[in-house]
Amino acid sequence: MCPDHSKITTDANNQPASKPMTLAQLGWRPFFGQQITLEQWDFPALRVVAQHRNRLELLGELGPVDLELTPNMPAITVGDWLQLSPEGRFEALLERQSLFRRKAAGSKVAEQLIAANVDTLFIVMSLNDDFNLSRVERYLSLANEADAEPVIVLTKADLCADPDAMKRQVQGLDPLLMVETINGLDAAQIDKLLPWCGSGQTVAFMGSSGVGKSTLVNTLLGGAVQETGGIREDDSKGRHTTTGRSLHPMAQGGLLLDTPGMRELQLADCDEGVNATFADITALAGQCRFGDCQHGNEPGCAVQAAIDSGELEPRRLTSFQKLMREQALNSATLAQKRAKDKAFQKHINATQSQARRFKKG
Ligand SMILES: Nc1nc2c(ncn2[C@@H]2O[C@H](COP(=O)(O)OP(=O)(O)OP(=O)(O)O)[C@@H](O)[C@H]2O)c(=O)[nH]1
Ligand SMILES: [Zn+2]
Repeated sequence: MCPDHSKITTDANNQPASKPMTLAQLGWRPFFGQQITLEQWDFPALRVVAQHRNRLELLGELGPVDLELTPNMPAITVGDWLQLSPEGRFEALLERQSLFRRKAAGSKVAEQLIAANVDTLFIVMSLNDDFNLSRVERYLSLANEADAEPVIVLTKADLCADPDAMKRQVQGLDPLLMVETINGLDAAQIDKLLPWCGSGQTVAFMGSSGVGKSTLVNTLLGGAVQETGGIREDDSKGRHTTTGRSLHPMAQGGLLLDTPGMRELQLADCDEGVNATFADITALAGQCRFGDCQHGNEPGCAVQAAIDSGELEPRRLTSFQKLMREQALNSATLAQKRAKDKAFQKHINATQSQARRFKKG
């Protein structure tokens, strides 16, 4: 769902942000400041701009800092805000404003963090074969679950006879939803996305393969190279190194989060996100006669009544029920898989320690 690095073919800025930036430019908000304790008042705050296996790249007002990962640290992901002691030791992880994670019901330990403190999720869908309202609803559920603001970006407007009609269909899902149509091949049209890409804002992309995410990302980052030229460092082979989980500066001043994990993000343990996406149905369900109404043939079903009166599209109920089933099924499958992996690891550990004991005689 996120751009594939191999597809970033232009001379885009593939380096994580590394130039000193003010906290505001890095995305600092009063929400983070309010969490700082009196004892840690003076400790610098830094943002995680890249994540590697054993270390994190942080960026603060004084520039980049490398931090070794140690077992006593909590789970940290790209986009997080940390506080370090004056000696440079890890002190605190600040509560996140938004968080994308791969979840499985009942296995909090094993959950995988994908990205934190993303302000805007660009949900990209093309105006040709990929166009599908239920798919928009699936991505909206992920954005709502993560607490990121969704913006729907309908690409390939140049290949569509009536982009405005398609836009109206998406807008019909929610009158407050941000929806833009764009021809990604025309770099000037990137202007439509710039209101969300300014200084201090963090954005990420999601969408099916081939819809034009890399094209948009390249335009947003390509500009940054011209604007801020010289902030990249080439590796020994003259290539620009990429990390795979990092925040990149955009020409407009904002940060673009690039992580392959967003691509595989499935609906799992996401009932809050699905409910938020279908707030109309959730509100109606509250008026059904039975608390556990499945909105089928039950008497006194307010959802069916809304469908009968034309107030609610039947497609929307079908999509809601499908996504609810999907998220429950996925989280159960993930939980099962993790239990299996854990049992397998236990078996390996037992075998290894047995082998060691045997060697020792
Ligand atoms: N006509 C037209 N073609 C576009 C537009 N946006 C992207 N394309 C083309 O669509 C193809 C796929 O675009 P990408 O940007 O690679 O799509 P992607 O979403 O990054 O795909 P993955 O990397 O597989 O996830 C490329 O050939 C682009 O040139 C658009 O707005 N109009
Ligand atoms: Zn009902």
